[in-house]
Amino acid sequence: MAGDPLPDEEIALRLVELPGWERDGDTITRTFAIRYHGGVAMIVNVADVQRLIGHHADIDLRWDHVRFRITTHDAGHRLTTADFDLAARIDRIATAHEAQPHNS
Ligand SMILES: C[C@H](O)[C@H](O)[C@H]1CNC2=NC(N)=NC(=O)C2=N1
Repeated sequence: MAGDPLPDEEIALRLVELPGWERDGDTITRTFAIRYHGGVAMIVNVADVQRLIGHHADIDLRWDHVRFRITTHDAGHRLTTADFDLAARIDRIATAHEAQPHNS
């Protein structure tokens, strides 16, 4: 169930609350430094949460980092509150897996 697209000012305010997340067009992205197998474990955890909340990130796993990209397809690929909610959940999972900030 998608909400309405957020206005630019609201997106900017929400990003202040989520250090490390960046806006890229109508998506938000964050990259974490984590070795490959740890990244797999983290992604499984993220996938379980995503199934519960019905919202899914695009995930790009590399040997030493993992990048998440989020937008709301059901809102015409625009940013909604669901994207920022998922981003905050991913941050908590990243902390639990000791994933580190990554200079992307
Ligand atoms: C029916 C189902 O809940 C929808 O297709 C959900 C699934 N996951 C989703 N994930 C994201 N990122 N955007 C969506 O619009 C979306 N829609």
